[in-house]
Amino acid sequence: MEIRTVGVIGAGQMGNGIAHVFALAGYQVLLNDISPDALSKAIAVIERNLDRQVTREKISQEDKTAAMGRIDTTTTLTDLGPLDLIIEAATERETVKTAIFEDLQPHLRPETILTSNTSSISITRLASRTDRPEKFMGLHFMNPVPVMQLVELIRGIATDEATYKTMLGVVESLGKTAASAEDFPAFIVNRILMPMINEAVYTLYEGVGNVRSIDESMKLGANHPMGPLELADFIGLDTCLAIMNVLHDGLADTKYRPCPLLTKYVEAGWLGRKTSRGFYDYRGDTPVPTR
Ligand SMILES: CC(=O)CC(=O)SCCNC(=O)CCNC(=O)[C@H](O)C(C)(C)COP(=O)(O)OP(=O)(O)OC[C@H]1O[C@@H](n2cnc3c(N)ncnc32)[C@H](O)[C@@H]1OP(=O)(O)O
Ligand SMILES: NC(=O)C1=CN([C@@H]2O[C@H](COP(=O)(O)OP(=O)(O)OC[C@H]3O[C@@H](n4cnc5c(N)ncnc54)[C@H](OP(=O)(O)O)[C@@H]3O)[C@@H](O)[C@H]2O)C=CC1
Repeated sequence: MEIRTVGVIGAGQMGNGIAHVFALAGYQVLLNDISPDALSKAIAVIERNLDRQVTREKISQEDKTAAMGRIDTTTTLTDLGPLDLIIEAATERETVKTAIFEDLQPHLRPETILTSNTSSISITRLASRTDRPEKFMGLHFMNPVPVMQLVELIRGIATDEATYKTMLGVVESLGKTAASAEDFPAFIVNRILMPMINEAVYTLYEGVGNVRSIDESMKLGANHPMGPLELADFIGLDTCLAIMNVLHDGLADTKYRPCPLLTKYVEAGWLGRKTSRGFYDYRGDTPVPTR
């Protein structure tokens, strides 16, 4: 099946990045969120990130103008009904994702492919709640989407070969590289990355290091581009906690126990960069560690 039109649900940091790369690759994009505010913020972020690519001579001014012209927004989910491909990138909560697919389903064409950008939740389970498990896949982009090369492709137990091949072609058309992962909790990248981040929070919780020394150690000692706590703030602490809970519940092993300090930050509403406070406080000119 040829994909030309794409609906992106959830206009947070991942949704805006996904809309950005699809529009730049020539797809017509309709971006949906429950909040009109989130949609206008997303358009402003996309414009800023495209400008950055123009300044760095990665794309031309004409490419930018054409990409912006290919993105429309809507707060009405059912407007996405006639599109070829749906990418759900709403909050990492299974009930939210299931409700979105249930609401959208009666308005879809039979051939439309459904995907989720979930970081951790079972694709088979999400697919089983739809009328087309064979046309359902995990399409997992990395943050920041315009920069990161990898997209994980996750087949549910019922996903058919035609859907997989179509999505492989879509990933290639974006200039990105696909990696296939089996449908087990958190797939490949987050199965490995998130326990490391959780361990960094334990290292802080147990007083082995402070925020700055933990991040400096991993940047200078292991050549990571960001320290684990800085990266956790960048991903969103609510998302990190949600992924740890999926690992803990899904694999039933105490080694995935979310650190109580991570839970405390989320309970405080200190979710990282998106709320201007997490392991660092971003409200001033430079980030200040909170511990
Ligand atoms: C949770 C999940 O489910 C899965 C995940 O996504 S896990 C998270 C995965 N992501 C990571 O691990 C990111 C780790 N961090 C990094 O790789 C780097 O810090 C970074 C790429 C984010 C920034 O790199 P940096 O060197 O500090 O910044 P900077 O020099 O400004 O940017 C590097 C490049 O990215 C571009 N860039 C950075 N952010 C961008 C954005 N949001 N949009 C577009 N371009 C962006 C810059 O323009 C620059 O491009 P060029 O090299 O082509 O000139
Ligand atoms: N952050 C990351 O690094 C990565 C995240 N992901 C995954 O991508 C998804 C989105 O994450 P991210 O962008 O970081 O999260 P954000 O919190 O930045 O954005 C989520 C957006 O979805 C909106 N939303 C919530 N419910 C609905 C709904 N019913 N319909 C439409 N929009 C809705 C939220 O609105 P409101 O704020 O009003 O609730 C918010 O604007 C998650 O599944 C996450 O696990 C995947 C790769 C990397």
